[in-house]
Parts: sequence; C-alpha cells; structure tokens
Amino acid sequence: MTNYKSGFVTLLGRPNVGKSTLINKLIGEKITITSPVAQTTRNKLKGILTTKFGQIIFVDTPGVHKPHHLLGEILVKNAKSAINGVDMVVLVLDSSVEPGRGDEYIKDFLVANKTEFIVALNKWDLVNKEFKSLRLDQYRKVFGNSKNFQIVSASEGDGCSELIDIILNFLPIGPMLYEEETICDQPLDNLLADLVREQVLINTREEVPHSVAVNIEKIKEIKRDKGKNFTAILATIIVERTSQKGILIGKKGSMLKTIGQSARSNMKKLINGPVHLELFVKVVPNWRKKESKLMELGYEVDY
Ligand SMILES: Nc1nc2c(ncn2[C@@H]2O[C@H](COP(=O)(O)OP(=O)(O)OP(=O)(O)O)[C@@H](O)[C@H]2O)c(=O)[nH]1
Repeated sequence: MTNYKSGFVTLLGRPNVGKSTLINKLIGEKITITSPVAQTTRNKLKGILTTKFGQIIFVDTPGVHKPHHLLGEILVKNAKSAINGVDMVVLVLDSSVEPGRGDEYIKDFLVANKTEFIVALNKWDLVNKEFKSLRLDQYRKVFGNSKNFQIVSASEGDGCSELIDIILNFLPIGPMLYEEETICDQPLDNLLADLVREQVLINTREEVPHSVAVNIEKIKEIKRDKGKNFTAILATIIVERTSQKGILIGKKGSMLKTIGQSARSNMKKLINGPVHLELFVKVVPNWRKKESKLMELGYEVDY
C-alpha cells in the first residue's frame, strides 16, 4: 500500500506579498513572473513539485487590477475563483509590515468557506532582529497559534522545505498526476513572454504601466556546424501609446538593451542553453479593449 500524496494547492494573499517568488523557490525553477511592482501575475500558472512523498500542483492567483477602495471585494472575488477545486490554500503574508485588513479579509473568507489553509509568513529576512518576536505576536493574534504556521523567506529559501512538508502532510493520498519531470503546464512561449514583460515592469516602473503585452513571434533552434547551437527568439513588446514606445526604447536604444539583456539571461536559464533574443516595440492603440488581440496574446479574460 502506498502513502503517496497529491493535490492542488493555491497561494492566496495580497498583491506583492511574494506568492510568485515563493512558488519559484518551492519548485526551484524560475517559472512565474516576479517584480517589485504589484499586480504582476496575470494568468493562472501551475507549478508542479514532485518529491518522493508526493506531488504538489501549485495554482497561482491573478493579481488585483482594480482601484483601492474595491480591494476587499476584489480579493474575496479572486479568492473565490482561486479556491475552486483546490485541496488546500497557503495564505501568504508579508511580515515586513503589520497585518492588514486585506489579510484578514482573506482569512475570514477561508474560514467561512471551511477551506483548509496554512499560513506562510513571508519576507522574514526583512524584519529587524529586535522586532521579530513582536511581529510574530501580531500575526499570531490575527491568524492563530496553530502549528500550521510557517515562517519563510521566499527570496532566501528559508523555511521552504518545512513548508513543503506541512503541505504534503495536509494533502490527500493520491497518485502522481503529472509526469515526474513536468514543472509547469504553461507553453514555452507564455513563459518566455512573461520573462520579457517582467523586465519591462522592473526597468520602467510606473512609466510604462500595465498596458504592455509581449508576443513571442518566433522560437527557432539554430543548428551550427561549428560552434554551439542556440535558440533564436523574436519578441514584440506591445504598448498603447507612442510615448510609451519612446520610453521602452530609451536613449539610443539603451532601455531596450537593458530589458533584452536581463530577459535573455533568464531565458537561458529556462531553456538551459544559449539564446539569441531580438526585441521589437509596437504601438497598438487600445489593445486592452480589443478582445481578439487579448486572446491572440494568450490572456485569460476572467474578471
Ligand atoms: N526581501 C524579500 N523580498 C521578497 C521575499 N519574497 C518576495 N520578495 C519580493 O517582493 C516583491 C513581490 O514579490 P512577488 O513574488 O512578485 O509577489 P506576488 O505576491 O506574486 O505579487 P502579485 O503578482 O502582485 O500578486 C518582489 O520584489 C520580490 O523579490 C522575501 O522573502 N524577502
């Protein structure tokens, strides 16, 4: 008789608490987009972790794209769709700040829905030594003293293997649902596009906001008789306004170069081989309003 565990797990939490960073760390490959700008997660991503003891399928949640006064309502709406069909939830909290209403909303919602959840208190590395015990008390007051409360630092990796053990403990007994070597069910071009979009957000911050999309036009394996083979990737960054195109290209192309270099370096890690990346910027006015364009770019319009 086998005790193998498997199941679907979703990470819930306010924007920017580190959900994507945590999934990446738990799985050990860069598969989701992370940036210091809130609301970077667009599509639901699954990252798959297979261990000797079980298989955890992580479902990422979309970020919040609505004005602040709606935040509570939207968090709950997102939470509702995210918990659909999952076995358990990891509630991710940002310990570098005090517990907030948004965190409580989600907890109350989970309790009301009788959803199994554990707490991952993230960004512990950012809490000053002398404040650590106070901060822990503040969070325990709101989120309870249960043993299913794990302190982690997603960027450092601290507490992650303990978190995996807690999750596996919670999951039901079940078979391996994906082949052992699968880490993500997203097509490669989505992952590559996200790596470019991530660098646009990191490097331009508020100047080029969320009205940016990336389309992977071509991925080609180039075989060379002499020297190494490489993957050639052609990508277009789509913006809504000419002014945004200017910002993205930068002085003498400097911004586009920076974006391209960083995106390429992450692509190399993802593909596990040399990459040649060519980037173009294209203005498509109001692309967000054009649903066919959205679908062509692979977005799930689910809100
Ligand atoms: N110092 C520190 N920074 C972290 C940690 N975890 C995440 N971050 C940073 O916090 C920022 C937000 O992380 P994300 O993983 O994009 O957050 P998210 O919750 O997925 O954000 P949304 O997509 O907006 O929902 C990034 O700059 C991360 O590098 C951590 O444990 N320590």
